[in-house]
Amino acid sequence: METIETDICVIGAGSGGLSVAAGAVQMGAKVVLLEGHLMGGDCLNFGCVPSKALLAAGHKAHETSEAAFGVAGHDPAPDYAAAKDHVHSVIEEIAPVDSQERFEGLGVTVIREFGRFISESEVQAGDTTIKARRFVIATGSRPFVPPITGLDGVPYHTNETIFDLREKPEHLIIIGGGPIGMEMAQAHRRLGCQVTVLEGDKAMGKDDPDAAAIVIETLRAEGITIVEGATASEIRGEEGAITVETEDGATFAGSHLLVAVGRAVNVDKLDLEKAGVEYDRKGVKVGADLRSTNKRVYAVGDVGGGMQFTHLAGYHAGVIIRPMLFALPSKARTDHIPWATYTSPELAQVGLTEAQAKEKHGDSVFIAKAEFQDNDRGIATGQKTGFVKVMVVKGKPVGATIVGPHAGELIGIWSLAIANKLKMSAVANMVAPYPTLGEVNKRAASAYFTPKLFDSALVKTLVGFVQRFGRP
Ligand SMILES: Cc1cc2nc3c(=O)[nH]c(=O)nc-3n(C[C@H](O)[C@H](O)[C@H](O)COP(=O)(O)OP(=O)(O)OC[C@H]3O[C@@H](n4cnc5c(N)ncnc54)[C@H](O)[C@@H]3O)c2cc1C
Ligand SMILES: NC(=O)c1ccc[n+]([C@@H]2O[C@H](COP(=O)([O-])OP(=O)(O)OC[C@H]3O[C@@H](n4cnc5c(N)ncnc54)[C@H](O)[C@@H]3O)[C@@H](O)[C@H]2O)c1
Repeated sequence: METIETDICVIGAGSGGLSVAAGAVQMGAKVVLLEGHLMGGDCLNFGCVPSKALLAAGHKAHETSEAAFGVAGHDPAPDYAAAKDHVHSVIEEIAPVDSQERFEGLGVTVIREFGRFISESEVQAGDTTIKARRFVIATGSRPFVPPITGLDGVPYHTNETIFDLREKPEHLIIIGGGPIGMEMAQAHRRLGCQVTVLEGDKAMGKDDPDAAAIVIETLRAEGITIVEGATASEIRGEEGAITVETEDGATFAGSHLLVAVGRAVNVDKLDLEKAGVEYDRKGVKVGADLRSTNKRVYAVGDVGGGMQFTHLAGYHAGVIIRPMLFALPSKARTDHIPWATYTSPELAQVGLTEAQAKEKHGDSVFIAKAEFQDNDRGIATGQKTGFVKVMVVKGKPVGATIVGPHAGELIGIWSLAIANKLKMSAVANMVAPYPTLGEVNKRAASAYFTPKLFDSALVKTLVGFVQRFGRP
């Protein structure tokens, strides 16, 4: 038995925990980092990185197959196992950044064990007891496996196993039409699989419905069957022959099954009661300062009970470094946190959706919109589907939705504007190079001013006055 005394003990070496550990140690704190499974957590091993790598293979196959601009399309003959090789090579290339060696090189004490609280100020990890001034719970989440009749008797995949599957599914049934379900549906379809998505409610239900409709329509046009209002209630079958029955009695047959119905937070191994840390099904209960009911214990990332994104976990790390290292107050915001779903077209959101903005601000919301079909770069490259929609209150953006090419990149400007409380004029004043997709953002900003400039009697009177009486 060994006891280590440290300034900060971080539990979990995923996106959030690694960011806290790297930041704190490089600013002079003594840091112990615990990881019971894989360094890099979900994002690197089973989440963002493999899913985007698999989507890249799917997108490549799709582009190759499409005839366009006088260039013939070809059968891309996608090799599913080779696409998985690509996935694993991407993970391997990024892994050193999250590795034990790198963190030890920075001066972090890394212990490869699951941690659990044994008191309000001590955690046990294997044979080591860690006494710390501060603890950071960054234990993330895992796939939620619902209690659907028969599920435990059939072979099924989650995001933790699908990236290791090497035989191409003939027909992949996906339960859940959220971001995981939709990204995996398109990746698999474009790699030559039949795909059926069963969604109990609305597919991409957390997103703006107009934007989601464009993604859903595109995926359907590619041959993916998306059934909404289809709650899976019973599953039968065996390897290679799975049948899913939905609540209304309809049945869907496929060769493989992917369950993507949301996440369960990783709190069970932590013995949080011993630390006086309250939690519920959604995660550790924290205030805006990300502190739990035990003031020396913070929670960041997925386990914190809010949105679940890698960049949010990284942002949380920055928020708690201030009070932990410099005793400065700090609060987490959510209004400027963007997210993107990397289907083609991509769908990105920051701040309030149109419906949320109208509910919160009523008639004072102005919706400024621009379409990719009016964007010259979009026309030249055949990327004309989609739009930017900006929710504006008193001259400032409170939310933006983008569906279309590179939406995940294009949303950044609205995140910047909301984060810094910039006015629409800040975006309208920007000069974007011509012809870029990014001009669509400026056009949306201009759309806010257009009625004020072109439909205003006052402006017309003023211009008329200057023309008549102003200096030549
Ligand atoms: C398929 C998929 C695709 C995704 N795509 C994106 C995307 O494109 N963009 C995006 O922003 N987000 C994406 N996400 C979400 C993103 O992966 C998570 O939000 C992010 O990984 C959360 O980081 P975290 O640090 O909170 O937790 P994690 O990354 O899950 O890390 C938690 C770590 O804690 C460890 N741990 C758990 N309990 C203990 C314990 N008691 N002791 C020690 N260690 C412990 C775990 O082993 C794990 O390594 C995706 C998720 C999935 C599943
Ligand atoms: N691009 C990204 O940033 C990205 C990609 C993937 C995942 N993620 C993160 O991972 C989280 C989890 O993603 P997810 O897609 O698993 O969850 P989700 O909660 O977003 O979507 C799950 C869907 O499954 C449906 N569902 C639940 N039970 C069902 C049943 N029995 N039958 C049919 N449908 C059912 C729900 O109605 C819901 O629409 C996301 O919320 C996000 O935070 C992010």
